[in-house]
Amino acid sequence: MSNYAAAFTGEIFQCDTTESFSTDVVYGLVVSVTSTPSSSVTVGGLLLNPKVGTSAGTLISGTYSLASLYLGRYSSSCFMEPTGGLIVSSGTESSVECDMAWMLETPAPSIVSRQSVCEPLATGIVSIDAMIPIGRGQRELIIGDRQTGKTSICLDTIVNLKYEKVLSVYVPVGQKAASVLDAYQQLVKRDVYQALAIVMASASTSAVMQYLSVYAGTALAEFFMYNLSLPVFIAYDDLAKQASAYREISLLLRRPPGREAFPGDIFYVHSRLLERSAKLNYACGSGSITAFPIVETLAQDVSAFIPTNLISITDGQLFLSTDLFNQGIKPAIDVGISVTRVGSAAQQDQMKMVAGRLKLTLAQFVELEAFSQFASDLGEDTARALANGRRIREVLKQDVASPMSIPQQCAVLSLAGSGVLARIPSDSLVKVFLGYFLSLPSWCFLYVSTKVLAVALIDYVVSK
Ligand SMILES: Nc1ncnc2c1ncn2[C@@H]1O[C@H](COP(=O)(O)OP(=O)(O)OP(=O)(O)O)[C@@H](O)[C@H]1O
Repeated sequence: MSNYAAAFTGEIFQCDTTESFSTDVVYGLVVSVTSTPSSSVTVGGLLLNPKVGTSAGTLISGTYSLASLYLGRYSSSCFMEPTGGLIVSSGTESSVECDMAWMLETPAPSIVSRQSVCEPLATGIVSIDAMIPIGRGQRELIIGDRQTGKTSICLDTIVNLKYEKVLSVYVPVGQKAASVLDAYQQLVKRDVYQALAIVMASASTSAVMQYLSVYAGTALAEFFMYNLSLPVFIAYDDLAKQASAYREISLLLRRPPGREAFPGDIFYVHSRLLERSAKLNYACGSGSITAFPIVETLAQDVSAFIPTNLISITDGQLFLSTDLFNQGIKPAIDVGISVTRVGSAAQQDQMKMVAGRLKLTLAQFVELEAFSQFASDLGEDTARALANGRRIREVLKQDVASPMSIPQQCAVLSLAGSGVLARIPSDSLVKVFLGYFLSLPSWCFLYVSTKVLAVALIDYVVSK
């Protein structure tokens, strides 16, 4: 665009349509303003609703307003487009009352308005809550190849957060609309829709929508964090697709390509997004945004450009391994290379007591198991350590849609640590025992100790 000298980055402009019958207005977003030595200004813009036609020579006018979403309390349970249009709303039309316009791009909270991560965010997944705990306000990357259970971890966390009174925002980027709808229906069936907002830019939408959707999702999360002081959880599924959409836009804007043809500012695109997740201090309302950005790798290559960028921006990563997934160890979290840099400060004391040595025990077991493949006869101690490790691994296996509360997790892990599970003769019976154990009503534990109950249940399972 030329002769549009007053433009500023992030401004919304509008242009005339070429279709005489159309009453729609075409809106766009200014993304670059460059001036040449001859003092002419060239403006780069992205059309937000390109289905309505425009052509060369179209008259453009600035609106002097920044890209914003109109949000209200209704937004806590809506299924919307990045531009704010509702796809599905759980309320009636009269309940859609907008409180304020919230800018898509806002500065991240300053250091003064933050506090360090101090409250735990329970995912309901034992291996995460015990060994890689997450705190409210943390950014934890979920990284792994395709079909390794990345989305399932986010959806299970969203289900568990319903019990923790945390609002969830799910931002699927560049996925099939049918799979997003499927995930939405699963969540609705599990009664989560009242505290869940979805901002969807499916694979059939333009690269512009896919690029902007993550900012729209964050704006929605910020609206609740700042205005209602709520803890919010946001999952970006996935940022590699958003980066590809941004690459497409940048190449069309003739920006110089860098490594893997991504533009030079791709790190800034992700860092300014993830810096908006924070734990606010008491004076600012104590709200928080916890982010789970997902990134897909190719052949477990974590040294690719986008994964390395995201690893360095986030406060830890959950690495999902294809090998573990294929061996039936689900969730396939590779505990050896998964880390949390801040969450352990927020882990519950009772969990610290039962899971303190779990990561080390599991790492020693994996090493021992690898070496024992070559040994013909094993010593008694080694055989016992191997059997114990196998049982712990069984305990850590968890199906989708079966979140466990923190007291349940502590009870199960204390049993695994105390050696009670050694009474179970085969590994396959561990799951059967756990099924019975977790279905016991909580009042049972008031009268009988956990260990006595477990021993009685094991005898029952073995006798069956
Ligand atoms: N803990 C689990 N137990 C059993 N099945 C699981 C578990 N986690 C994931 N799955 C199954 O694995 C399959 C892939 O899961 P999911 O879609 O979450 O993976 P993904 O990595 O997000 O995939 P994509 O690369 O397509 O985004 C699904 O069929 C899901 O039901």
